[in-house]
Amino acid sequence: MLTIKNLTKKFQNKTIIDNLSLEIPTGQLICLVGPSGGGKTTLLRCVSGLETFQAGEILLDDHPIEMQLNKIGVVFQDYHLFPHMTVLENLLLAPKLKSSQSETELGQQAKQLLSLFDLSEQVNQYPYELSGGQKQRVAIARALMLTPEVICYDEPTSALDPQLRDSVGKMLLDLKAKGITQIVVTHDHEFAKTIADKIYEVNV
Ligand SMILES: Nc1ncnc2c1ncn2[C@@H]1O[C@H](COP(=O)(O)OP(=O)(O)OP(=O)(O)O)[C@@H](O)[C@H]1O
Repeated sequence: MLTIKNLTKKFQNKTIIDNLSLEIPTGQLICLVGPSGGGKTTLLRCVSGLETFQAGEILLDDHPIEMQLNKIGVVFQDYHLFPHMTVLENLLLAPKLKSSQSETELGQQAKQLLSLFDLSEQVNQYPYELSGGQKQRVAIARALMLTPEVICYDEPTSALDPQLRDSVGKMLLDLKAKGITQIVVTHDHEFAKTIADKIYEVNV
């Protein structure tokens, strides 16, 4: 269970998140929708440890998230792929630093994931050579390399056409079936309706 308790986040003196409480059972997929500037990205950044906050707590299975950031994966809106690295190198960078697995094992795991995401032909390509949908899938595969229990996505479909949007939706539902907890920020209500266990409207 991911528990957000009385969370308050301010930038300077402006309150962006005001005493928010939310419980997300393990394996649920929730969507955050709402107006621009409502604080959706800020909430994702708090959950993934990229922002500190003024009050409240975020717990994963009753323990502070700060101690378990290795269990949280993030897929950023503009993918944040490393431009000077191939697809395979993008997948391997973080696990090489963090994982106890050998480089050969990690390489095999990465290639398996890329094949699952229909990216076998892109293994040695650079991000600039990929389409938006391919970059999105690489970003998700990269997050999965660290076997996260929770994945946060910021606008995962904003750069995608309807067909690719559906395929990302299917991918997220497959991960849900594997028991991964997912938080998806989206402007797309229709997309949210097709994938979410619950939709939360974030107000300004
Ligand atoms: N680092 C920062 N310093 C100061 N203010 C910030 C910072 N990051 C975000 N904000 C402000 O916090 C508010 C919420 O921003 P946030 O990006 O979380 O909203 P959002 O709901 O994700 O918006 P969008 O849907 O447009 O992405 C905005 O008013 C934004 O200007």
